[in-house]
Amino acid sequence: MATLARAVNVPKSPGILRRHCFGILVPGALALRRPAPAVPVNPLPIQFVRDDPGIANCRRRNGCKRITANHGPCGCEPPASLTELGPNSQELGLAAKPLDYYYGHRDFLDHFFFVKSHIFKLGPNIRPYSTRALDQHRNQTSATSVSSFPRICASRKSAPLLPEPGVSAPNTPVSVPTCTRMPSEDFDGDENIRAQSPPKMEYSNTQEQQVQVQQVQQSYLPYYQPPRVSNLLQYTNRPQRSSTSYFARARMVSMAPGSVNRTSLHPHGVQPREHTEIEQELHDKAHIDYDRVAIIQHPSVAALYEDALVYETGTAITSSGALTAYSGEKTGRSPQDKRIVEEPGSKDEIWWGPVNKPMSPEVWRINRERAVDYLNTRNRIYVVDGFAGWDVRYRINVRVVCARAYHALFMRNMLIRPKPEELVHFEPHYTIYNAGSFPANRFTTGMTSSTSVALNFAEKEMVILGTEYAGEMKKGIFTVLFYEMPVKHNVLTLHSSANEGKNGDVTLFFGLSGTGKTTLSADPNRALIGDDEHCWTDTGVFNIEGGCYAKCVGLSAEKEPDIYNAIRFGSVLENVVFNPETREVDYDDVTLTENTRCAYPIEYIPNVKIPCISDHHPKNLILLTCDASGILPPVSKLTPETVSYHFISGYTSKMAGTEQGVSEPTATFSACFGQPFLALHPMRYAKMLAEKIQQHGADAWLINTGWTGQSQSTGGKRCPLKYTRAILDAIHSGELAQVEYENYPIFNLSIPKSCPGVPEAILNPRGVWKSSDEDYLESAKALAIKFQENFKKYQDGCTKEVIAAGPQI
Ligand SMILES: Nc1ncnc2c1ncn2[C@@H]1O[C@H](COP(=O)(O)OP(=O)(O)O)[C@@H](O)[C@H]1O
Ligand SMILES: C=C(OP(=O)(O)O)C(=O)O
Repeated sequence: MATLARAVNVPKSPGILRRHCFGILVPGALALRRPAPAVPVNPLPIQFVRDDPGIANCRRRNGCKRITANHGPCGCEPPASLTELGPNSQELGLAAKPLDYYYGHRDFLDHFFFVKSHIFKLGPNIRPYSTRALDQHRNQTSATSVSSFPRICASRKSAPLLPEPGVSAPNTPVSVPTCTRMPSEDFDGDENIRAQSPPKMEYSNTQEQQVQVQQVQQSYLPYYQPPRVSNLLQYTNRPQRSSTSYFARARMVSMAPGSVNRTSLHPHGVQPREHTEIEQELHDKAHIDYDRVAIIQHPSVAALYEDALVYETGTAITSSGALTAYSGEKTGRSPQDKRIVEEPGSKDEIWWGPVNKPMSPEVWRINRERAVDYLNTRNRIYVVDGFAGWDVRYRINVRVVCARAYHALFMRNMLIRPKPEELVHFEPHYTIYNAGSFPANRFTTGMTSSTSVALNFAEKEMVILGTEYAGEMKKGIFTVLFYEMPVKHNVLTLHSSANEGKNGDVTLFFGLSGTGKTTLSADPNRALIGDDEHCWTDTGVFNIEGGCYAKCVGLSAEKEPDIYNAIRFGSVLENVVFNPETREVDYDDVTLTENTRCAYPIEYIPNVKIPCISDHHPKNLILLTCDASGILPPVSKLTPETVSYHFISGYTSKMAGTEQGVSEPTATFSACFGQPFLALHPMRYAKMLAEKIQQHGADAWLINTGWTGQSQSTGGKRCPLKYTRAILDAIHSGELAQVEYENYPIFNLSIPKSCPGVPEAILNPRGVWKSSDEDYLESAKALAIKFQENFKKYQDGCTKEVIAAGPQI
């Protein structure tokens, strides 16, 4: 009998059914069962009722209903005698080991009942009981009260009795006589519907037991009706409050597997099942109510499309087959609301300040609980497992638990997708609880808004409240790697894209959001390694992600064919505007946000390098800046010192939309071109980079993909993409290294006098400056001063050569 329940495929807990089923009151337990046909027997009075406060407490706390030797309402003893279970009940025997639960699938529990390790076959005199009534009772009585039960039960006196196994079913379907529970109550909404099929009996126990079980199974058969599509249609079309016979209902609910439209059906279908490892883990670690909430694990793309379309406002399929989703009010990251939990393990490492604001463990607990509470109110939540990091030596197992199909598909695209066998027994190192549709409590101490993006390095968890912008998850994991890689592995994490030439030469493109990492790394002549997040190890470079997250503003097939063509089935568009009839996306429409995006699996880019890893050290480092002042040259060649200077400075413009509240390009110094994601002090990364450059001798370039001719606000133009591409081609072909260079005054930069495919005039910003020389000089000096002011906070940690590599006025 070792795993009796397992053998018959009984779920560990019946809570899945609890709002929708009838229960049976038995000593110390609530067993669930379905309504069964009435049989012509005289109902006997309820004989044994004992409310077990343990059940109520346990359920109220966290939905836990398991009974183990030391868990839950384990005080309940097996009934003193079989008469307590009613005439004709029989004890079948003992389970070989104590069953850790005694709830089960309702069909099974029509006939069996477990208390600890004792297994009983039920007699006829156990009155089916509404779990709702039981809840009601619990609310009315705190202590054990036998007397009130009959009263409540009387209100349910119409509930049919369980037929004694072996009693043949009536020939004609019998309606539940005066039952007031309508389908909408029993099977409300879209969940918690289970088949009414007989239990599968696969005992491997004694012959006697097998015979008994077969008898039970036989007695069941007359009640079972195979599914018919017409019944489902009938059901879905009929008014919610019409009365329905038991048999009709039985057929209706058994329809789930035949339908792909799960609008009103439980997504798990109809087969009774055990709790999966994932469900168990979520239950144990986070009190996710695995019986009430359908936990959809590793959903397919198609399933996520269906759910997003059915349940999420603003989702649609675009003409190219992508799913487009709306992220609500927040259409960019919320850096002001990012917090790191202050805990002893990481406290001394973290770069505390405006980027990493501390959160107390107490506030963390409150927010986490709030997120879990929210997830527990959902009908369904999604679990997506994936890896961060293509190098198996360093990869991190990430689990995403979220309420929106859009978020699940986003992270399915952005994480490295495990092979099916890697998903079996997947053990997450980090877990994201995304309850972004639900706000944080603004009045919790330390909270300044209703948005919270919090990371806890001790618990290895991330909790998101009050923002549905999917980019928070990807950048949250990035921060994890900015912490874990240098601290634990001496590996350098970089906000950069990467690609590889045919002869294995690797280029890294560093840059803050909107500077061109994604656009420029998608190059038809080079294999893409990754578009945004990388690590530089002792053997080469690896991508952290399994997907790309491209900006879509102004996207066209002509300018960016690879990205344009990657927007197809499986890709997730965010906040784009589309024609409701043709479903064509208008990439120029920024009504919802400038930060329109698309997340797609990396293999959607034609010449991608899978696995996204190179065992070559980078040959070229490109520091991308998007200078809105029009002062920095389109390309400059950097010395190791100027690389350090500009890497630490991270001068660029924040582009509109990527961060909440930024509505036009805004000059900023973002250390390491990724300040919002850094966990440690920027100098730690800068030192590691300097060492690597010294060790591997990479060439380095500063490329301005921003404005030229004038500032953005005074009529300058963004450097045409074709020129930036031509500069990159010349770098990769080696031609740019061969041309003549001149000094670019004030900024101390070495700029080429010519570049194949680029008009010479634009190479020196002074030459194309549209207004006066004085105006140019004033603008250049103003920018240089900003550099110097910003660098003051880092100069203590730098050599004098690095300091001297910056602008000099
Ligand atoms: N010269 C240029 N170089 C790179 N990108 C440019 C250039 N001019 C305009 N762009 C636009 O700027 C945006 C850069 O975004 P993206 O490549 O996603 O940046 P990142 O990956 O760094 O966040 C794209 O929308 C691209 O079309
Ligand atoms: C997603 C982001 O980064 P990027 O624009 O570099 O893709 C972001 O900064 O939110």
